[in-house]
Amino acid sequence: MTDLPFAVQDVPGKGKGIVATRSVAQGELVLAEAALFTQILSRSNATVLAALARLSGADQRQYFSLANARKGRVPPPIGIFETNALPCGDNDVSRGAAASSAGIFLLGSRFNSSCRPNVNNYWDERMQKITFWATRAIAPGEELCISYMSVLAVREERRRVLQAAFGFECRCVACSRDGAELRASDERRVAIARLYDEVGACQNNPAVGVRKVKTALRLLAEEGLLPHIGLPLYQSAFQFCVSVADVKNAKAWIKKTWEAYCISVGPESEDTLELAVFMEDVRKHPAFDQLPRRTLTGPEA
Ligand SMILES: C[S@@+](CC[C@H](N)C(=O)[O-])C[C@H]1O[C@@H](n2cnc3c(N)ncnc32)[C@H](O)[C@@H]1O
Repeated sequence: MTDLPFAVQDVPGKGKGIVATRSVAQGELVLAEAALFTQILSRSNATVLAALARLSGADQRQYFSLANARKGRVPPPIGIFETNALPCGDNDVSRGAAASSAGIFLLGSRFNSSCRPNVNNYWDERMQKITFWATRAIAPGEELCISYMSVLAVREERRRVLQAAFGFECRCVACSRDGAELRASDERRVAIARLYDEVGACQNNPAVGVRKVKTALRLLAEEGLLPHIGLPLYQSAFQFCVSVADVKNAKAWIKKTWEAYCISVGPESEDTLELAVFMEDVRKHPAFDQLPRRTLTGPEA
C-alpha cells in the first residue's frame, strides 16, 4: 500500500497512535501489513529473543521502540511482544491474547484501543498479512482505533483487563460515559453478550432466534458497534431463515451478512468469499429446508 490514509503521531495520554490524514470511507482498507515476526501461544522471552536474533539491526531497533506496558515486571523482549502482538490466524477478537499465533507489525502495532472501535483488524490467511478495515466513515484528524479485547464486557471489567494487560485506564467514548448513560451502556453490552449465547441455542427455534438477532442488532447499533461486532448474528439470522426454507428473508439476510463482511474484513477475504455461493442461491446451504417451513422476518432497513 502506497497511499496510507493515516500518520503515526503522538496522541495525548496514549503515546503514539494512528490518526487519519484524510477522510476514510466505511469499508476502506486502511492498512495491509506483513508481520515482523510471529510467535505461537507457548512463547517466552527466549523464543522472542530467538526471533529477534534473525532480524536486521534496523528492525531490532524498531522493535525496541514499540510500547512496553510490562516494564520492570518481565524482560523487555517479551514485555514488548505482549503489549503489541496482534492475532494472526485467529480472527475471534474475544480470544485476544489467547490467539494461537500472534505477530508484531511495525505500523499495525501502533493502533490504540477503543471500546467503540472504528477499525477492525483481520488476519488474511491468503495474503499472509494483517488487514485493517474502517468500520465507519472516519474524518481527517480522527484517531483510528481497534479493540484489544471483547467489547461486550461492562466498563469496570474492560478497564480491569486493559489495565492489567496493557497498563492504561481506558477513556474511550464508551468508557467516558457516567451515571445513567454508563448504566445503560453496560446493560446493553451485557444483554448483547447474553443474546449471543441465546441465539446459539436457538437452532430448533428459528423464529425466536431471528427475534433475538434483531434485538441484539438494535442494541449493537445503539452502542455504535455495527457492523463488525454483529457479523455472527447476521449469519445466524440467515441460517434460521434457510432452515425453514424462507427464501425471501434468507436472501435479505445473506445480503446484509455479505455487506457487513465486506465492510469489516473486505470483499476478497476468505470469509466473505465463502458467502458468495449463498448470495447466488440460498438453497445451496446444507441446512436448507431442514425444519418445518414457515416465514420469518428480514433485517430492518
Ligand atoms: C499496542 S500499543 C499501541 C501504540 C502505543 N500507544 C505506542 O505509543 O506505540 C499499546 C499501548 O498503547 C497505549 N494505549 C492503547 N490504547 C490506549 C487508550 N485507549 N488509552 C490510553 N493508552 C492507550 C497503552 O500504553 C498500551 O500499553
